[in-house]
Amino acid sequence: MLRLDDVTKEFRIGAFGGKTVAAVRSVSFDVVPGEVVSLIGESGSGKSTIGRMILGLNSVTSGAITFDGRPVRGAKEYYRHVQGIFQDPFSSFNPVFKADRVFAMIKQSYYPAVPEQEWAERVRSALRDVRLNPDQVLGKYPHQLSGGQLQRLLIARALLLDIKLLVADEITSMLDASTRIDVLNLLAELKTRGLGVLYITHDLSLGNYLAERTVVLRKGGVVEMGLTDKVFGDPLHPYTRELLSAVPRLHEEWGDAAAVDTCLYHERGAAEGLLEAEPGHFVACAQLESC
Ligand SMILES: Nc1ncnc2c1ncn2[C@@H]1O[C@H](COP(=O)(O)OP(=O)(O)OP(=O)(O)O)[C@@H](O)[C@H]1O
Repeated sequence: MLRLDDVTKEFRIGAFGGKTVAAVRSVSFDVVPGEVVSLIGESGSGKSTIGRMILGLNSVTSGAITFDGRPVRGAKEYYRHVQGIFQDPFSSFNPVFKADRVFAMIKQSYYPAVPEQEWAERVRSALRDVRLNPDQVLGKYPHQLSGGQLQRLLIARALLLDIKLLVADEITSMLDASTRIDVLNLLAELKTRGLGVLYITHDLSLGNYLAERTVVLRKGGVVEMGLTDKVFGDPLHPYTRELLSAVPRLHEEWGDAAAVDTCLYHERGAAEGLLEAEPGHFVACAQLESC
């Protein structure tokens, strides 16, 4: 369904854009229907940039992102199948309009011919799907709803489209613990209906909770990826091990603690790219600076 092949993103920085920073470096992975893939890494590791490229909000410097075999284009038809939800649900709503205006905009863009009565029933049904009581949320302004209710409204909006892939970027980080679990359970339920989810998080425990596969990013590059059980149960890269043992420090800047002098996988081919150390479990060379 979604494929990233050798994707790199460089941003121009500096007063005249004369310098570049590589936010994402040669990243390849895929997401298939009915699967949650979690993208984890510390702050600044490139997670959101990957999400934004998939959503067509940032261009790709080199490599390719394809959806159902076709290059990603930020076009209306693409957004029928691929939607993004972000950390701060309040920023997705215009405070001067009632929150359900997001549904009116979907109707206007994608279903102008659907009669009002039928549309209203579809909206109510989508709201019930995300466990919201339509009578309690329709007609309200964003400030009259909680963060959890607004995140669910956004998921309901996505469900009204023919959505196949949801890019969920830190969507639970502003929610309290019990609402967070509710939203995660909702995503788990949606994946059983065939939805693919790219779950971007710096919270390892949440990624572990939901995802079949996990991709670990460091400084824009994948250092390890594979089945979540393998990555969490038998982490091969020192950086992954450091992440797993240092959860409270995840918001720190990039560190060099993971760089090591010798790497078990260097001679086995990891120096040339990700090495499949065991079936479905890939690791990068840990001598990062020298590889
Ligand atoms: N528009 C931009 N211009 C220049 N640099 C950028 C831009 N967007 C992101 N970056 C840089 O790219 C790197 C990756 O940023 P990104 O937001 O993707 O990281 P992240 O892993 O999502 O971090 P966080 O968890 O804090 O959101 C960072 O060094 C960031 O400063």
